[in-house]
Amino acid sequence: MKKIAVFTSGGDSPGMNACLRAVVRTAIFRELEVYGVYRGYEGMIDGDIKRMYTHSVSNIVQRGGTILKSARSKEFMTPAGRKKAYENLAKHGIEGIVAIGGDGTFTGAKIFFEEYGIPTVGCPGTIDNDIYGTDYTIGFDTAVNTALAAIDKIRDTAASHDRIFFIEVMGRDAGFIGVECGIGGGAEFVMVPETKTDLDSVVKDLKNLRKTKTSSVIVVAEGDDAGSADVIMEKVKTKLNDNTKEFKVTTLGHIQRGGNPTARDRVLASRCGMAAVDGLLAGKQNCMAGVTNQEVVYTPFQDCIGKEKPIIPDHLELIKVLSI
Ligand SMILES: Nc1ncnc2c1ncn2[C@@H]1O[C@H](COP(=O)(O)OP(=O)(O)O)[C@@H](O)[C@H]1O
Ligand SMILES: O=P(O)(O)OC[C@H]1O[C@](O)(COP(=O)(O)O)[C@@H](O)[C@@H]1O
Repeated sequence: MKKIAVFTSGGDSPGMNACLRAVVRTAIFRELEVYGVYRGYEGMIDGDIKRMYTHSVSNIVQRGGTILKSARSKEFMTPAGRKKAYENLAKHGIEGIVAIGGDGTFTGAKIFFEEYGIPTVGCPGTIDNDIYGTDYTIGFDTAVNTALAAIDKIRDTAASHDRIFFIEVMGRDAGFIGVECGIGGGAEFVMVPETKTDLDSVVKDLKNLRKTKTSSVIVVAEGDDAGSADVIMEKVKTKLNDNTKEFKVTTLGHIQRGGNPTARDRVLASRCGMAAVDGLLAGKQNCMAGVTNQEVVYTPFQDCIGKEKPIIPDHLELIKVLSI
């Protein structure tokens, strides 16, 4: 193998740049030519592909976002789009691919590999942590810490004004951010997509808590089955029927996706990036390089996207016990 390509795709996540740096530098160290594909699968289809050098990734290890940019590509979901992508890669003589992204990116990579056979290894780049085959995904730790910093600030107002705050964190289909923010932020309740939210029982517990507490923080993952934080707040307010209480909603949104990656995310990103290139050289394909129990492991894309990664049940119990 002499030439490989790398791209970032799906939602950006803090640490993608550190991962990209590791891919480029490892490839050059191993005497490969490395090409960057801009805007994920969109750039692959448009032929937006440029050679990368050591200096191309200078001074990015600490930066959020992705210098290669990212996109969600509808065209890549069509056979015609993927054919164009293949032709552009073939033009550059690309023999291996590193795909940095989430489960959607790996779904696309798996289909592309099955159609065109270019060996591909993924790196788990998403704040949601919803990928089987790695304990954590690149960006998760930063997102949680960013959300926690915001929750800490909101707590000041919640406590000073005796308010009940509903704080919405990211996680379209996954509650990992919600759960870790709930534990770290001392939330009274956490609502996540993985578990059925029973608002009657929340209201009952909230009434009991009112005997000992004057304010509350409730963390809602955006994909919760009971609705958005706004919707849940209105329902709880009506059910609780306590005019002495003020209810507020804060949606943290994209601040969770930006910013300088934490040390944990930089190290994870660097390890996965190097492992992806070394994996390609060792003949790995159609799989992701992740870190489980401190070790680099390669997991077939099929399992990364197909197998469930459950939230740790102890964590939910922890929130319940510590909220009294
Ligand atoms: N079933 C699919 N077939 C082909 N490409 C796909 C498929 N699912 C996702 N992709 C590609 O992967 C991109 C990134 O996926 P997305 O779900 O948006 O983000 P993430 O990788 O962060 O989960 C999509 O925009 C699309 O181009
Ligand atoms: O920025 P967008 O495109 O609105 O996407 C928002 C989604 O992206 C995420 O931040 C990350 O999801 P992906 O990694 O699957 O892209 C979700 O938590 C959130 O729902």
